[in-house]
Amino acid sequence: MSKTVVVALGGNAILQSKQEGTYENQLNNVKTSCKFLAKLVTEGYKLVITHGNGPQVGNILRQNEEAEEVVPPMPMDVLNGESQGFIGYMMVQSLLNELKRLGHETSVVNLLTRVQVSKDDEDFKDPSKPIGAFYSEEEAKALADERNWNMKEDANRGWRRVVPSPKPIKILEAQAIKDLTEAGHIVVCCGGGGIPVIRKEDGTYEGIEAVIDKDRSGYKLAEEVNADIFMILTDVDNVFINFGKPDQKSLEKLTVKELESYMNAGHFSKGSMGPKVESALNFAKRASSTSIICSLEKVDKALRGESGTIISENMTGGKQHTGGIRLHA
Ligand SMILES: Nc1ncnc2c1ncn2[C@@H]1O[C@H](COP(=O)(O)OP(=O)(O)O)[C@@H](O)[C@H]1O
Ligand SMILES: NC(=O)OP(=O)(O)O
Repeated sequence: MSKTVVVALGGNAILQSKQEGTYENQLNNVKTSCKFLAKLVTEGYKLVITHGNGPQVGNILRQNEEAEEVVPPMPMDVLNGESQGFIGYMMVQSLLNELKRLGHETSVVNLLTRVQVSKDDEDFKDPSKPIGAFYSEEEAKALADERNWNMKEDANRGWRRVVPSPKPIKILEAQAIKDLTEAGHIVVCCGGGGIPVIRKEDGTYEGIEAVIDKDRSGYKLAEEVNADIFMILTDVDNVFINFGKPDQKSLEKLTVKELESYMNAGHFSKGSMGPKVESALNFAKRASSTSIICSLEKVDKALRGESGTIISENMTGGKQHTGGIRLHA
């Protein structure tokens, strides 16, 4: 039986910090991403895709705020839904077009997904999710004063607005995702980590203003669909220790215990690599489960064990990628 891979694609793969964020920019980036993802389908993997929305939801929020005198602004849960629609549409169409070009006919669907969170999550008090554009420290301080934005430094790349990012508790559309995956559809879901909702005492749900981390929801998704491999695709080839310092070192193949010790030593920052490592570790702790953090461009090499940071309970360790792990479809 073919292996199921859950892929979590970074919001930065859809809009890079130096780009303007035009429709053309984002569509071209999605098309490029889909060229890489299509390879997994043609190699025989069952694919479930989730994606980030940090740059996009930040821009939509800004649009809403800038136009508030002429069009009533919508709350952030609705904006997350908007971003799932727009990115999901681009992904479905681009992936289908690429697969058609490769002579591979299949179905790709985008599922609007709600994810339950707790209104008491600690992140509502100390927000950690960077969204929107990057600013200099000076600009960030001015924006914090003028607009009352919460601004934080984002992994030595500049300053960004931050919003609460509660931990995902439950994917409410999980059964539909499983049914679609088992029926052979490629499913794009939990976009932007999912639309954050809280459960009320009477069992009904309502939206809450936040942006969930898509790597954390990606882990929940990988668990729900009983995936074999959970891949976090980002813009660096590997996870590093001492990141950004002269003695930075890339991590290649390692066990849960080894990566956990680096995490506990504080090597991975809260709004970027931290949630990726945490989610990859959670998944790799399961029996016969492998997590990979790698760059989008090297997704197929990583599945051959030749690139990326690969985490598994029964990894033998070692510095070099030798291709010795069995991740074939
Ligand atoms: N220890 C680390 N190893 C590798 N990258 C790191 C580390 N700490 C922070 N980063 C930063 O994390 C970024 C990826 O996180 P993020 O921007 O949230 O990704 P994405 O949008 O792709 O999900 C990298 O571009 C890198 O700058
Ligand atoms: N929602 C989310 O995690 O987005 P990014 O991957 O763009 O940060």
